[in-house]
Amino acid sequence: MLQKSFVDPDDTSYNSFFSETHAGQHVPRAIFVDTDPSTRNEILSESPDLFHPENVLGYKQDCKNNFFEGRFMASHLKVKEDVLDRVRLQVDLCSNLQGFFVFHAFGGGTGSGIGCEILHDLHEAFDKKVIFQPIVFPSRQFASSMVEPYNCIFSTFYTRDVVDVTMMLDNQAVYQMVESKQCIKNPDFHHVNRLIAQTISACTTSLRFEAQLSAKMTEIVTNLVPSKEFRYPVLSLAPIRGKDQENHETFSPQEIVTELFETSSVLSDVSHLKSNRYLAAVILLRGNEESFKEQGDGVAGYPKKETLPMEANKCITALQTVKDGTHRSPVKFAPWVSAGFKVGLVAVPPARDARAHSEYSSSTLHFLNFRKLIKPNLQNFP
Ligand SMILES: Nc1nc2c(ncn2[C@@H]2O[C@H](COP(=O)(O)OP(=O)(O)OP(=O)(O)O)[C@@H](O)[C@H]2O)c(=O)[nH]1
Repeated sequence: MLQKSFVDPDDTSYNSFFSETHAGQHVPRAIFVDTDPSTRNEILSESPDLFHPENVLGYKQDCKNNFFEGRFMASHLKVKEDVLDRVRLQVDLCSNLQGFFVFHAFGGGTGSGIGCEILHDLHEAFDKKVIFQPIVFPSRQFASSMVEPYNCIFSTFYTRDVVDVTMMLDNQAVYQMVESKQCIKNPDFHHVNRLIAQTISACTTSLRFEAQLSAKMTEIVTNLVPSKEFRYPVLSLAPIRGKDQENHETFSPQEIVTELFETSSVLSDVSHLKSNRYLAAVILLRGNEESFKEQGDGVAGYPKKETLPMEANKCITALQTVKDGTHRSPVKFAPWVSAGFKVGLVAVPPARDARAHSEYSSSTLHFLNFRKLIKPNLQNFP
């Protein structure tokens, strides 16, 4: 439970994702939905005081891994109405709503079918707001059922006009990152979800903290999505290191940016990355460990605002080096892409979690428009 006593009065970063009650408790502006009743019970038993119980919706049975069963259930069980009611209540508590993050998996029936119906309603009700859609795409090795690719194709098609940015994630790539970079044997969803959460949270740093270079949701869309057809970026995260390695390495913006463009840093299974051309990239950097240690006497252990750990120019130089291939083979961009990349800078390092097996000295995220992956599938539809 986030009580008022834990929150610094000068720190307003919580307000973006938490609403404060009269009792001083901070309640997440989040709504969970699963047709399987066990998920609701699990969330409420693990975090009994954190989430509003009515924002965690559960029903009688799952959607049998079937996209069309999910769509049917969305109307039959009135899931759409329930979710929209809760969303409207949350929106009323917001003072400056920018948009929505809709997390779902495309492999199962609930995530694909019900997720798709909810997205259509959200788009209709809040058509001026940005919708970011982080998706767990099915992966070859970790699929839980044979029909996952079909559900994925259907939901990709049915959500193509209602979402602003679809962030592609896949469990296979993230498992491999956890195993190879964090040196954790037999990782589970807990480890995978931590990396995914870290990546997605980088998109919202400008909303939560005072940014040196701002990259708000609308700015990310403007710089990344030339048309709705090209709104499927892949995400990458760097540097990721195991607990044993982290004290032996330091990272400059140059090294972080270079690592971001390596296939092993991408949270999707993209084996042909080198043969593709990038259409756009957004790079979001957060504060580094050095300034955190030396000058970190600011609010709640964060560095003072005036001691900036990052320099925008270094990032731009790093990007140019990556493009020119000064040290290695160049990363190929479309010919019309010049140096005009969107860069977001926030001088607040990621929070450290005592439970985590690995910690990061800084976290970065970028998007690459990766057209070959999705476009052929969409062309199969009329
Ligand atoms: N990264 C990640 N992937 C998950 C998690 N839980 C499930 N998945 C993946 O999401 C996909 C669908 O998962 P399910 O939860 O079985 O499906 P559902 O959306 O609930 O649909 P139904 O079971 O048909 O109601 C599968 O590919 C899973 O591997 C999780 O906690 N993290």
